[in-house]
Amino acid sequence: MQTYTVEQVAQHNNAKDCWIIVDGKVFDVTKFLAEHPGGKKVLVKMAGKDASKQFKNFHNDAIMQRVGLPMQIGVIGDATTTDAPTAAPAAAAAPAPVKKSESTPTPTYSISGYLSGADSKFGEGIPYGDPSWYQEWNSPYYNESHIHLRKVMRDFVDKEITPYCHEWSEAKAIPRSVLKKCAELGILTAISGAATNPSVAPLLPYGLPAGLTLDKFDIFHEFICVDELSRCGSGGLVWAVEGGLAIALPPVINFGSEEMKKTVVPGVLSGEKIISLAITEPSAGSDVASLATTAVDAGDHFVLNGEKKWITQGAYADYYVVACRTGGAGMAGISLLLVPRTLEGVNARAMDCQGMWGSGTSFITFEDAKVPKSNLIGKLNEGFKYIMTNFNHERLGIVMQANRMARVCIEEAFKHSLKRETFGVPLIQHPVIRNKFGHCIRQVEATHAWLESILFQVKTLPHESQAKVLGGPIALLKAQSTQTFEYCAREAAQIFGGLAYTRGGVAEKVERLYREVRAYAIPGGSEEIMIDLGVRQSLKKVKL
Ligand code: HEM
Repeated sequence: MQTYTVEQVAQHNNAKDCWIIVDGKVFDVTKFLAEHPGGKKVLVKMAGKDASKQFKNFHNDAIMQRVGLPMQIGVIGDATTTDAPTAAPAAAAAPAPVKKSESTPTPTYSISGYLSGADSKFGEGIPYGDPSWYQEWNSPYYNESHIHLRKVMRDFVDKEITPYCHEWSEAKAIPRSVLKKCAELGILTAISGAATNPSVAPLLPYGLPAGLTLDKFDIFHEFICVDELSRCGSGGLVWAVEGGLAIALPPVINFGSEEMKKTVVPGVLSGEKIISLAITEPSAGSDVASLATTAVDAGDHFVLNGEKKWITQGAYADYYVVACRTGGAGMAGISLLLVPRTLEGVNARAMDCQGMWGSGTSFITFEDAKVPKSNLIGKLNEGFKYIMTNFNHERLGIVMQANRMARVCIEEAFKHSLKRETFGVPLIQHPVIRNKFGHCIRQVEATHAWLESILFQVKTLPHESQAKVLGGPIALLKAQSTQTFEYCAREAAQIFGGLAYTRGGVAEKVERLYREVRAYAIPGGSEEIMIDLGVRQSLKKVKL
């Protein structure tokens, strides 16, 4: 890229010929002046000058990448390299697909005393903006493969996802190409439960991310994928990638017939098809056992009737995993059916929601839909058990997302509080602001530590005993994480002030996350139910 001196840039100092410098990069903004949402004058005032500080005051990194970099014409001084302009999402270069058979060799990383040396500092260095093991802390949970994975994930999300989240969210549509890129990188395999079930290994269209092999994969790799994806600060994006997949595919993988797996698994893990879990009804949410959708035995098929509400990705899914009543009242009469969207009598419409835009939240109706008997998942009337098995994994996913989103609130607000000045000093110099951060940080770090401890149990305890031992703590942790998220979203929004009251701009992520809190606090078991369940489960071990 062309190199300029500060003096050369200084000559382009008026509205007809306007260059500015931001972080050593030179931009010709002449044609952009009339379009600049912040106005022409502010830019002309900085014509020919270094506007790094002013730029950072009003914009986020995504604006630089999406709007700024295409106007870059050079760099200052002897700098010879810079970030190349990123093309629009549709044309952006896709990551090289992870072929199933050949895994990329994992680079060797120096780990002495777990994490040290060149890899011991990772991320932007904003205090508590990343988990402590990203920043010099020792940890017993991670090895070289995790370190490599977090870098692969961060590079991907920073380049292909975060800069476009605002645009996609406002359009309430996430391009299908995003899902395909995630599939090719191996993310869908990593977060769907498919990597830990050997029965579907021959059906996987792509390998795992970062050169991971199935035998080396553990729940902490899954955690890193979900955590790094969630750093984009858009629950809508995360759920458009995995909101259906991570909860609807496990019943198929774990209890479906071989034929069913062959039909469903390759399509959804390659991002070609979308699968969605349909449990909740207009009048049955956390109280799953009282659901009213019925599937009546009619010989070689079931006749399905009922309504499902708030179904993630349902608006555009190809398959639904539907919980329905095939037996008597209560939990013993529930089955799971795989229902193709194309079946006559199946209709879905998008719902208008507070947040999670683009994730296809839907209302679905089944009206005399004839579902072949071969679409029964597992055994008749065993559906409640399958749902419960799934719930712990689902809740852990929610915790991973909610806690990273709480962390994003800290990271974004912290960055802002270092720059924004009030009463002559940066915000962070005010004790009242530091107090807010302290309370956010202690909750996020505590949640993270408990999550890691539970994930270690998932990794090491016998599978059969996990539901009994971990169901209660996972329920409590879910409530802990969503209350933490709610707290941090509120405090970050307060720190940003008016900036977080309007959509877009420096507080873009915080404003959006503030509207997405309820989507975490309610589904997968509301906070009220989770807290009670956690205590009730613990009572089973006590003689009263
Ligand atoms: C490469 C250079 C620049 C680009 C690409 C750019 C782009 C943008 C964009 C896209 C927005 C809309 C943000 C949103 O609402 O989401 C914006 C707003 C704004 N920009 Fe810039 N800008 C640049 C340089 C500057 C500079 C140097 C200044 C100040 C000296 C400035 C001041 C502002 C202000 C005050 C706003 C309104 C912020 C608000 O709504 O709170 N911009 N800019």
